[in-house]
Amino acid sequence: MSEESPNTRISPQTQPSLREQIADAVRTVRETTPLAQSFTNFVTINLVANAQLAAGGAAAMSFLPDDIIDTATISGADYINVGTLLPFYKDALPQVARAFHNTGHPWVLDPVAAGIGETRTAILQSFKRYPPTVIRGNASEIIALDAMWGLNEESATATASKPAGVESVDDVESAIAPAQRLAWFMARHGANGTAAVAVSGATDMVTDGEHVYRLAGGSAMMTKITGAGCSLGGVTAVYLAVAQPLIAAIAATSLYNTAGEIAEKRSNGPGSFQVALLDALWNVTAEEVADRAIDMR
Ligand SMILES: Nc1ncnc2c1ncn2[C@@H]1O[C@H](COP(=O)(O)OP(=O)(O)O)[C@@H](O)[C@H]1O
Ligand SMILES: Cc1ncsc1CCOP(=O)(O)O
Ligand SMILES: [Mg+2]
Repeated sequence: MSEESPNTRISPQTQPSLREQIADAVRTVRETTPLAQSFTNFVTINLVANAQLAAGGAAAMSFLPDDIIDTATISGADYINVGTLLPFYKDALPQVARAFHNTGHPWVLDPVAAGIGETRTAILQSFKRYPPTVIRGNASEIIALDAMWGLNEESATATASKPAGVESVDDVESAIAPAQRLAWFMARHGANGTAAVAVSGATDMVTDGEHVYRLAGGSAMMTKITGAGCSLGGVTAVYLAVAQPLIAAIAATSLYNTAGEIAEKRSNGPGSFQVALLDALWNVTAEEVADRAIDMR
């Protein structure tokens, strides 16, 4: 992480609106139980649904385009995760993204393992035409997606480092410029005129394309269970059902950082950590989530 300058830290006094919006998002989710539908991978689908419920939202998983497009009318936002693929996804996912684009339906993309495989690349490239509202991924995935969408005009031949499967091999700082380019592109070409990209890691980063917010915390144990990142994406979609993309991404990231710290103290290995993480998502207060240090530049 880069050196921190104390005057760039946001205190509750200097930025009441950001903190109020974060706390508001947490409370609104718990009061209104918004549905966020998911088209997600088979490995972590159960944790995604349980985390969405623990955060205060509602879950519905589907893989059939007409089912998803119909359900989107009652779903506040959707979540698409490309972790595990089947052949029909190559047609189904662009069809779903196009329908969301045409109706202005907000959605979160988790570009799991971006850069690996022709099918995944074709699917992720198709989303450039029908961009998501929020992208949440680890650093390698964000770097790969930026290269795939050809957004770096200074380097037309940009090549991304190959991700090590679903894990990141890059640090969050190296994904900042790619994340900003993606957020700018999504805000300009997406259906909603506003967008955010969240990059996860030891210190997470969220950007709307202009400002960069660094959010420290969480637990290294989150990398020792499968689905911490996927479920964060699903919970981001729950927040996107009630909040603007930047607030949704910051609130979900802060919720995970808070819950991860609590879960680490209350667990004794990966099994109990996953259970403790769900309990903490349920029990943390809106103030605990909103009062965390945020470094904005
Ligand atoms: N070293 C770490 N220390 C603290 N929290 C971490 C660490 N690595 C990842 N996290 C947290 O774990 C969650 C998932 O992030 P990450 O592991 O980067 O996603 P993915 O599983 O998609 O690779 C995020 O909430 C992130 O903040
Ligand atoms: C292991 C695995 N394989 C395909 S998807 C997946 C889950 C990835 O989950 P996360 O990115 O949240 O660690
Ligand atoms: Mg992931």
